[in-house]
Amino acid sequence: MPTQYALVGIPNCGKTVLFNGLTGSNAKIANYAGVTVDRRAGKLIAHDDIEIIDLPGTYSLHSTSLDEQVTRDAVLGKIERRPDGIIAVADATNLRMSLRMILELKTLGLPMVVSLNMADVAQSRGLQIDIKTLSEKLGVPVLLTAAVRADDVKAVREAVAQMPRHQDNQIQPDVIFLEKKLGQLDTQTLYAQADDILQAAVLQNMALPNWHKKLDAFLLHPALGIPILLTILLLIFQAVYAWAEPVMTWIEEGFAWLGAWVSSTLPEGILADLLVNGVIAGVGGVLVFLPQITILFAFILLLEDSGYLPRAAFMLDNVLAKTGLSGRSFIPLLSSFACAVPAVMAARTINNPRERLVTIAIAPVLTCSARLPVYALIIGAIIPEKTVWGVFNLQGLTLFGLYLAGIVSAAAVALVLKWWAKREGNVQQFPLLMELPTFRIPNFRHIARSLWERVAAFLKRAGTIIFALSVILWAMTTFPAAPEGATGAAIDYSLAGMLGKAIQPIFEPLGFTWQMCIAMIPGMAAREVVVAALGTVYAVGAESEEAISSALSPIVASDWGLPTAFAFLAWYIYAPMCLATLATIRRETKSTLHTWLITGYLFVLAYVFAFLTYQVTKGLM
Ligand SMILES: Nc1nc2c(ncn2[C@@H]2O[C@H](COP(=O)(O)OP(=O)(O)OP(=O)(O)O)[C@@H](O)[C@H]2O)c(=O)[nH]1
Ligand SMILES: [Mg+2]
Repeated sequence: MPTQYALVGIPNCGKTVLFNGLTGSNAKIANYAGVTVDRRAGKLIAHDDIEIIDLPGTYSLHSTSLDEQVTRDAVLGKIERRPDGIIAVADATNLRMSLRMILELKTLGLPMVVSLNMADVAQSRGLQIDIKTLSEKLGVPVLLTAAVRADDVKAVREAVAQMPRHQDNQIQPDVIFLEKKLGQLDTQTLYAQADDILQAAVLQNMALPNWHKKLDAFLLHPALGIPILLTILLLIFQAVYAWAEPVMTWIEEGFAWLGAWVSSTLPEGILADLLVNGVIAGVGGVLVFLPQITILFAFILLLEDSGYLPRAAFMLDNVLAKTGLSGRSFIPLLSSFACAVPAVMAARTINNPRERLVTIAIAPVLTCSARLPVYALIIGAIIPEKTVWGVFNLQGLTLFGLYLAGIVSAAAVALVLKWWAKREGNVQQFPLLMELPTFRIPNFRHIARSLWERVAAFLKRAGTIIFALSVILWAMTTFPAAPEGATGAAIDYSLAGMLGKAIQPIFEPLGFTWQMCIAMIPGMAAREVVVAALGTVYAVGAESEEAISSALSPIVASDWGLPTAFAFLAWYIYAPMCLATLATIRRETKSTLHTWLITGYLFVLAYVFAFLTYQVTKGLM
């Protein structure tokens, strides 16, 4: 059995950075509390028999939210067996809280080393600390570290390798006894002990630099704060359009060239058709959006690592309170702009059950990155590329509007749920208590690494699931072949053609074509697949011989018409068609009823809004 050591400490002190360094993993890191919400294990580099466990941050083992519960249960040995030792991570820029936590951890009676982290930041702000005294007072070895420096991680690794190993006949203490011991701890006494230690070990306190105070005064300004936040978001969408454009053109031309090359090299027939209309049209259709997704992720990562996000949560606390939520929901909700799956998991940090459930319910309405290709395709096809009011790119503005539509809808749903809960007398609201992390220059190595990881994940999806679904769809659109002497297009006689036409009546009132109906089915695996699927369906059905490869937009522009295109956008603001999200909601809420209710309301909203959009736009034209 491997020896297990658990990383424990207050939120945002660098546990996961250390975990990644110790084990060579790539777990998510960001500059706010509540990033890690689940237990994660990895093998210590160069020591195969030692397992390191990363845990959610917590200020105390008296847990109040689900993520803190994970940490408490893990160290008490309620999840698996008890760890054989603790690597306590302390934040040098937040010593009092960290020490209190370490004193509490000592109650567990496990072997322990302390990594006093964020040393680089603390030192640059003038902190001087006597490590030897600190270590003596705490009665455990203390290492001064900056988890972002490889040498420091190595020092921790060596210290960890010195800790006692697991022995199979080790006696496990009684959990009830430990819980009782923890319950007897008195917070005031712990703080008093921590203060005594600080008195002895801190030679000079740190001070926040002037620029930090000025930056905070500006970004948290009572009147300017929210306009600044909106400006930052608007600039991001502008960048998504303006900077991605040239690269997208290259990719598009590259795939067009590839398609033409395959068509001219291979003999005309089934193989060439599969490659050009199935694979190149499908995979190329999605890959075109890689630059936009990369830019969006880069900005999200930058914001995450800077320390700005919790400040946004703080400013929006009042606004969110009106909808029955609080600033606590902000970060989970923000994660849903990348993907609803981690967002639903991040809701674990919310301790009020109703607030948590509402957050989970509205997370899928916020625009995830997989919807970006769908939006971008339609915007590219129907919104002219021009500059309005001198500075704004109209396409970027439309995209911003769609994101805004998601946000407003989410708020409206939360409001309705608040009204509902109020009728049942079930609304309790608590003021937000949260610690604002200090601003830090983002760590560009981390950002580059995380960005690459996400880009690689997108590429991998294009190469696996999107590839496979494109091939399957191609087969469905090609077979069975048209009978001798058929008059219609060959695709009309295919399996996909028949299926699409069978489903279409349901979506007729929304103006959807049967090709769209077909494309939405594989789109359930991942939303961006719908674009790949449209590429394949239209490529196979193309009248002309030449490959259309990734140039979907002209088809959308000519074939759909404005009402249909707008209705499809409206549909995708809500569309619950992401199996991964629904599965996560089921797992996190542990309720089939809630999962069905959430799916149902999303479906109804999608249908109603797409219907209204289609009918109104048609009426106006
Ligand atoms: N400058 C500096 N930054 C650090 C150091 N350790 C971590 N960070 C940064 O601190 C932030 C928090 O790091 P995480 O590893 O996510 O913190 P965590 O303790 O796992 O946080 P939770 O999972 O939310 O409890 C990130 O922005 C890191 O880049 C350090 O030693 N020096
Ligand atoms: Mg973490």
